[in-house]
Amino acid sequence: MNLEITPPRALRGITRVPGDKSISHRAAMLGALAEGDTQIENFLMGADCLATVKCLAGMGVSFTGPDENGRLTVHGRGPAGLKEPENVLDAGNSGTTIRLMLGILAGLPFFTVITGDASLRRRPMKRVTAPLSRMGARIWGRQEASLAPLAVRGGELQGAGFSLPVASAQVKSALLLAGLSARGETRVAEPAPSRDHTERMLQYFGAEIHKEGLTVWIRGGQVLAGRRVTVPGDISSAAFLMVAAAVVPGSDVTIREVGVNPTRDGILEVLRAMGADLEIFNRHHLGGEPVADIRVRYSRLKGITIGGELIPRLIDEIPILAVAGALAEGELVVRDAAELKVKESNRIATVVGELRKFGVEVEALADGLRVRGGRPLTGALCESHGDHRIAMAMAVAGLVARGKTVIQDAGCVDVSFPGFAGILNTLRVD
Ligand SMILES: O=C(O)C1=C[C@@H](OP(=O)(O)O)[C@@H](O)[C@H](O)C1
Ligand SMILES: C=C(OP(=O)(O)O)C(=O)O
Repeated sequence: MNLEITPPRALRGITRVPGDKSISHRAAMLGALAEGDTQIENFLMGADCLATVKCLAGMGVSFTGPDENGRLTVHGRGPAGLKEPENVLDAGNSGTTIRLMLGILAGLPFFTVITGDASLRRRPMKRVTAPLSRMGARIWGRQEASLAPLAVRGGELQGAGFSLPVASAQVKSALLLAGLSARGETRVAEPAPSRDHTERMLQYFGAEIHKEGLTVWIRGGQVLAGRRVTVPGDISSAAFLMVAAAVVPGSDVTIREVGVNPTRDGILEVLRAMGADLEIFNRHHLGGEPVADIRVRYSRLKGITIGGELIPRLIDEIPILAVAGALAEGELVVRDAAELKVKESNRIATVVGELRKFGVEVEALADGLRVRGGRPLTGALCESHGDHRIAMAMAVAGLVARGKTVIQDAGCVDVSFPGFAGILNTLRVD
């Protein structure tokens, strides 16, 4: 599927974005491990979260839905309700699915094989398989369990302490989920704060979980109780609309009920620092997570330098931030973001390659990129590289490029933001 974009006169209106991907995955997984029903509202009907549901269903978990409104009920029967799957589990394109599922599978007394698409089969898994093996799981895969397909023989785990070399919520979450079924305590220390949705949701489902500074720990054997969860709008999806409104002259867009968890809101901080006209209001909580409405109006942006602890708080927003940088005065420099190389595509290489097609001056750095802004963009023929965030970032660049932009192989947008093109169309003023 190709996505064709021409520049509008402006973007205006009030909208919502689909449910948060990270929170949707966790709601389905914790719902499956809990006793009793978990009713989820606004579950993300994106391919990644549907892959999580399918993996759980493959282990005998029963669901009602999801219906077209994103209502999904998980009929949890505790960890013992999960059975050995008869077939290979398929995590599709989703790093979150495979890594968090590995944490669950490590503590379950049966044999499973889990795999994913060509992109996922290239992504590093040693970061979860090594610590899970240390807790007692047996895991096999190519290059010493570095690459999927992975075979897991789970069972009795022993809690352990880990100091993570990279700030990764997927690794932290896999270890906490394994820790939930392990003997004793499991401790995870991170080098910088990564998203804390797992910790919040474990607590919301009744588990005791402790946190001090950058260390979080959990005692094994705790029982989760099914709950009602309303998933906030995904700030990572909202980011595309926020940048679009900030760079298309005359725009004024409001996005309702977006998750603004402080471990995810780096994009707001950076857009503000770049001079964006942002208003954040109507703050409240949904199922243990903070949400707010976000209004963005067009303004002139300027480039800045970002790095350090901010990076994990906006890691998935770097492709769209690079687009904002291309339209800002001066230079946008991103450092400390080598993790971008192991996402759905090598996002340093794909952002640089695709932005150059618009005539943008951009350079890859070992751990980030440098974008020189201020030059007019020319419409381009882009490739998604099978990466949803690249497809959407380049679509936003197309909104301000002279002429027509085509994003080839844009079906991957459905991984995280089904309805993206439709929402852009409803906001267009021509
Ligand atoms: O835990 C999660 O839901 C996620 C964590 C991040 O990955 P890492 O843990 O690899 O940094 C992020 O890039 C991904 O989109 C979702
Ligand atoms: C990196 C991402 O997701 P995942 O790791 O779950 O594939 C993303 O959504 O940008």
